Amino acid sequence: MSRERLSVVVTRRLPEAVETRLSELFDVRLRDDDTPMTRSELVEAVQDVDVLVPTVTDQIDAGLIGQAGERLRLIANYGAGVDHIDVATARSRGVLVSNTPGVLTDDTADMTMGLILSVTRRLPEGMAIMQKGDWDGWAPTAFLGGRLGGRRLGILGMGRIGQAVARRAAAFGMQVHYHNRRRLRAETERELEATYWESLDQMVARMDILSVHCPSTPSTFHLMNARRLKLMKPTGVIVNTSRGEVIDENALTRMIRNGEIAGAGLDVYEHGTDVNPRLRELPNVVLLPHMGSATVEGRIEMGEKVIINIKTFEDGHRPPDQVVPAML
Ligand SMILES: NC(=O)C1=CN([C@@H]2O[C@H](COP(=O)(O)OP(=O)(O)OC[C@H]3O[C@@H](n4cnc5c(N)ncnc54)[C@H](O)[C@@H]3O)[C@@H](O)[C@H]2O)C=CC1
Ligand SMILES: O=C(O)C(=O)CO
Repeated sequence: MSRERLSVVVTRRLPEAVETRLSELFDVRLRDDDTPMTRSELVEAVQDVDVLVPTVTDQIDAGLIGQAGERLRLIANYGAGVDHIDVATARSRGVLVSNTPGVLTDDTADMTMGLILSVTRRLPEGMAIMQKGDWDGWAPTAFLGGRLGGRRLGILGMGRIGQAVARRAAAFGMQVHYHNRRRLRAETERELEATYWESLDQMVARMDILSVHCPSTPSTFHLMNARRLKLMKPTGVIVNTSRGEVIDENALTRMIRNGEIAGAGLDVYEHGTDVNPRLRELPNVVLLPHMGSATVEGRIEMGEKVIINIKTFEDGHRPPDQVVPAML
């Protein structure tokens, strides 16, 4: 006798191959248009469903989880970061949470290197001149940037993406330093040729480039606050492909305007799409629309992870990528 299929609701359009596979395996409700669900649509969505598949643009907070129907048992996030989900409340209600780590590590690390190069070698300025048709030929002193080789890169949050950035940076001849909640094993540290700093303040003060890779949690909120940003060298550059909330965006904007920090490369913002307009005016700041994991391959593999998490749960086991409050 065939068992009843799990009912699954997906909040955003996903790659076609992922939607097709989800439809084959589950009783799935897909989204018609590619806008985030409104709050009332989200509340409606969690009423009579076993599994919710949200993503970073949805607020799955205590209020929403509290309004969910009894049937909801799994929140299978499409994405690695889970700062938009109240994991503790979900757990207290017996709702499991899973995410999709690992498959977007290399893509996000590649984009981090792209941002580092864009800021230090002034790629957007060069592109703008070419687009305007204003280029009047090579000049010995035009568009000079800084060489990456030999520079000190400080990685804040040496997890999957931080370590992938460390490997790339080493290939560019950079000296890798890091601060992490926990020190890496000696073997991994040796393999990465990375120097550990117990004191974030001390590391920040000595780096040429600081790259942020810790998740957004209560303990990382404004970890790079005005006081710490002030510790950076005036020639220092900060890059963030993690979450905007880790940096005080207003303080960063002010300090770049004042010449206290040399530049920034940002993929994520403290207030989502509401980017500080002053940040947009700065020539030494490169801004991307949260596209760190945006490869065709990565987005399909994220979907495959979601499916494996749901399927494993359906088979009576814990999802392989289960997130519990103690991990955050
Ligand atoms: N821009 C984009 O498109 C993407 C952004 N992300 C973001 O990147 C974050 C990191 O992803 P992964 O490397 O896969 O996560 P991970 O869990 O492997 O690594 C995070 C690291 O940060 C460290 N950490 C946590 N709190 C800390 C603190 N207070 N101080 C110092 N270190 C701390 C952890 O110990 C861990 O080593 C995600 O949480 C997500 O927010 C992830 C994928 C794509
Ligand atoms: O997975 C995440 O956390 C993202 O930010 C989008 O890929």
